[in-house]
Amino acid sequence: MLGAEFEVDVTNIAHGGISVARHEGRVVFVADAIPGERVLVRVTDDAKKSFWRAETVSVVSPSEHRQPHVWAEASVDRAPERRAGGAEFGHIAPGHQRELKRQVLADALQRMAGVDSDVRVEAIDGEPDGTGWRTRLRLHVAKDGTLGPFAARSHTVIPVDSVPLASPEVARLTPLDERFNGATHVDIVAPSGSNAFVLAGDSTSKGRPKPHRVTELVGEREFAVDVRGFWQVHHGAAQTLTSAVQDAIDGDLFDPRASNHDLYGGVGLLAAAVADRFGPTTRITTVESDALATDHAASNLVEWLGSQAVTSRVDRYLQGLRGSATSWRGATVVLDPPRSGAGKEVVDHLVGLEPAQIVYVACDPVALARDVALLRERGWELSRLRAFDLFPNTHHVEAVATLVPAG
Ligand SMILES: C[S@@+](CC[C@H](N)C(=O)[O-])C[C@H]1O[C@@H](n2cnc3c(N)ncnc32)[C@H](O)[C@@H]1O
Repeated sequence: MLGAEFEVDVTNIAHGGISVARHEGRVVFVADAIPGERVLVRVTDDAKKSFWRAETVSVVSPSEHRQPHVWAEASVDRAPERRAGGAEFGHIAPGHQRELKRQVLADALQRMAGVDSDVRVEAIDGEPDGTGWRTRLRLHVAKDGTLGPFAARSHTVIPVDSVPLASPEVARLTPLDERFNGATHVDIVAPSGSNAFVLAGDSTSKGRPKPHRVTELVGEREFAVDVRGFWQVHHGAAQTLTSAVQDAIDGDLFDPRASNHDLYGGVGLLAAAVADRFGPTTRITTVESDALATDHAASNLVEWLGSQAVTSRVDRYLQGLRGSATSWRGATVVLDPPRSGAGKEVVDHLVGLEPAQIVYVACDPVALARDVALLRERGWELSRLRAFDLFPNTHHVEAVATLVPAG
């Protein structure tokens, strides 16, 4: 059926920004559509018996929420293989993008963790059309040395004239007219507290590139971070998550002298949020696998005498505490894992340490739901949940959840 074309009615949204339809009883995952539409699709993957994947070739009857794509080069008017990737919700009105993200999050929590939630996805400060927010942008290099994004679901570099999701400074510096022969990708990074950089990368070169420290500002506070290291991409994200994590902590359960932790701590953004709320005597330890990020965390947190920054994988760190007399009773744990989530081993160790509360910052709704399910099976419950649109015009959504022992 590869390449076959037919019309379908799109009924739902699925994780990953793909819509769901049915054709002769079989589930078809459709890109670039909106639930409620009738679209003409072309099958791109028929390898599985239970479902196919397809692309929208044209829209037969559009949703009231369809808008001209914010990035002309990603529009459904182009042939599917010529559409720029990375803005897969750009054809949907911003308020409805957030509604679809809400549905994916609420559905994952209901289905996987048995939790009903009335969560909504909150817009954050920025352009109303969801453009102009990326302070970090990676483009890829084609065989002829030109730059562009990959097409959706492929490694074909698409030449573009604009990068509308980029912040104005990143967009101004993006060298779309230059050639980068020999490089595989180019990163454009515009930190809020230091000069911007254009960094050509070559995945074949050996070893780590030389470290280079830049400064990010969150309110009055400065954070040192490596130019290639992890930092939230939306210009308003670090402040949004700082406030959200501060609000998510139940103050009655917080003990500044307990063994508080910021796991997957990066350069200490969320440890600083905790310490800023609870004051100079707060004890808090960040745990992060990247040694350079840990060095930056140590300097970013230097004013809090009770802070420590440890380089370790979180699973190994928690494993190392097993059998020791260490207690996390009364502790607050901030958990901000990568997209894959924390997983069973980390959840088991954490629960065994008996902290007072966990504030879980999640960039993947399904991984969050999986971990919430594990915690619920072990006697914990979800007590608060907020979600934020930190990635407008994409399918991504960030959630901040508080979990406490039940009863
Ligand atoms: C989503 S980021 C969060 C960073 C930080 N909380 C922030 O908001 O800036 C996840 C961090 O976890 C780190 N990481 C990934 N896997 C890890 C692991 N198994 N153990 C410890 N850190 C890990 C990454 O290097 C990254 O800094």
